Amino acid sequence: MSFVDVSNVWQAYGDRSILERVNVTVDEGEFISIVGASGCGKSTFLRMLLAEETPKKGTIRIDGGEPAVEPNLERGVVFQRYSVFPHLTVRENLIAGEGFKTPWGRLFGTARRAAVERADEMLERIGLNHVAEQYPAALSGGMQQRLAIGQALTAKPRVLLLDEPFGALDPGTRLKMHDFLQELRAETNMTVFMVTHDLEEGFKLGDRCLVFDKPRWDPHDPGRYGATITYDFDARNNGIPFQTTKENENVVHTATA
Ligand SMILES: Nc1ncnc2c1ncn2[C@@H]1O[C@H](COP(=O)(O)OP(=O)(O)OP(=O)(O)O)[C@@H](O)[C@H]1O
Repeated sequence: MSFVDVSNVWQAYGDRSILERVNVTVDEGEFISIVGASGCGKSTFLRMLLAEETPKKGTIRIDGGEPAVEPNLERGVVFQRYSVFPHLTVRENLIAGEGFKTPWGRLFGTARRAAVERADEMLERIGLNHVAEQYPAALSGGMQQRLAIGQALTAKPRVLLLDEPFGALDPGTRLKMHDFLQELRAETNMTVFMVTHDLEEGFKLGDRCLVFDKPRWDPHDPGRYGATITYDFDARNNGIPFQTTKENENVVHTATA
């Protein structure tokens, strides 16, 4: 059985269809890149994987379990804009990530000491130990984003969701972040879903690259149909062989179909 199983998922806001007939299965440890036109529902798909939203139809199962109904720490998330706490130091940001596991949101005594130790290991890992006592505002964009990834990883999530994580970074820092993410992957068996607008990045980092698009389009009512996965590229071998399963299933070539 697949680790992530998305079965016939539909999502709509009011009478606007956003996603329709989304089907995909993912093995544990796979890195899935997601690309598609702006507004086609990529972040909505991530929010459903995070269980922040429930699909209108269909099911999403992770590790064969019940349909995800609540966000939990098995799923870490990093957004394009740094999602760290500005009023906490770099080290406290990592410790706070662990505090969410407790009902009161804080750690005390032995638990806190252990969390500090783990935070320091993570700081070493993400190369931020020299700025542990500083506040995020004092860090560069790349450093803040490494902190955000470190924070998402402290809870050791089995699924990491990245929503354009490197979109706000300059090209050099972006390349360093690619190396960093690839190192992290080599060390863990995390399953990663990453939304990106950069196809090259999607193919470079992903094992597969999913394309979201609207195969059906009504020019008189743009909200009538939702997007779905129109291509599922195997990206492991530099994208060759190219497209696989979805082409015949979902690509509809006429405007009225
Ligand atoms: N909570 C909501 N209520 C109503 N409409 C929403 C909501 N969330 C998203 N939308 C709309 O759904 C559509 C899909 O949004 P989404 O953010 O998932 O697209 P996206 O593919 O991630 O876009 P981008 O690439 O620009 O980030 C957009 O038109 C957006 O305005």
